[in-house]
Amino acid sequence: MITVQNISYKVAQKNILNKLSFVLRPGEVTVVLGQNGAGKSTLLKILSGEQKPTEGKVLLGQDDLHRLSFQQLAHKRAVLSQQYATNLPFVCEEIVMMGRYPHFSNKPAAIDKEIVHQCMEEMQVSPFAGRSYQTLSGGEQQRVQMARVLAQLKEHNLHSHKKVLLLDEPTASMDCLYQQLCLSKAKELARKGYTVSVILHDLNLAAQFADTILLLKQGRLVTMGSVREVLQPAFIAQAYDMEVNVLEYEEYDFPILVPAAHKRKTVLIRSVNQ
Ligand SMILES: Nc1ncnc2c1ncn2[C@@H]1O[C@H](COP(=O)(O)OP(=O)(O)OP(=O)(O)O)[C@@H](O)[C@H]1O
Repeated sequence: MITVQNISYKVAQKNILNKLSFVLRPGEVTVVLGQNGAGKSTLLKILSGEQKPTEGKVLLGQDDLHRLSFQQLAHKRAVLSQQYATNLPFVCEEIVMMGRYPHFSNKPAAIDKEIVHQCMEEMQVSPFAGRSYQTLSGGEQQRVQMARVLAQLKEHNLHSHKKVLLLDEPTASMDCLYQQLCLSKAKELARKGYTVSVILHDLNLAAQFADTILLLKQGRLVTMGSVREVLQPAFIAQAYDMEVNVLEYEEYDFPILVPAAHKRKTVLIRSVNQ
């Protein structure tokens, strides 16, 4: 569990995050939404320990997250950042093995190799094992990075409820099939007890995969709650300055959001014809 206590983050007098308090629960996928520049990546960097809040505190379990060593953090949380280097001079298998670095000192053991193999299979990147990472497409690179974070989290002596997975726009370059694969994997880990937080831009993927949604605007919390509590036209208008319609179909247990501007003017046409 991650407990965020009244955190703010300021750069050059600018408040990028403003007095945020919330809890990320094990067993749940918490999706962070908000327009460009809302502060989502900054928040994730603070939750990962990469950046320190200028005010407030983040607890990982009972521990102050920003007092944990890099090694301690590496065993408890894995992060897929928005900007990862695309020019790394490694083959894909080596990139995924990087996820195992916290688990061995000199040479990877047989179990590390087995885990790398398994995670590459899970993200369907095994055919790229010996390929130079630089030669992959954006979506393929993202899948390799996802395999790396999955490999990092595999550990037998730490309970899953103590582990955290943080993903910053993991599906941005993926096609629709791999978006589903990637977020299903995140959901599966949540169901095993992991605390999972994912930044997304696609409201419909959020509707499909989130247990909880945290909606930000200009570094402030607009609202946080279940999918149907948050994905309401009024909150979306407040956060994105955009009108949406929320559709419900009996066959689906999540809502579908469409831009209101593209609604056919059925009512108007009828009234014109009458
Ligand atoms: N070091 C910095 N100096 C100045 N401004 C910064 C710095 N870091 C972040 N910002 C600003 O803080 C705001 C939040 O940035 P952040 O990357 O967290 O946004 P985001 O919600 O992830 O956006 P996006 O959806 O575009 O990825 C942006 O306006 C950004 O320009």
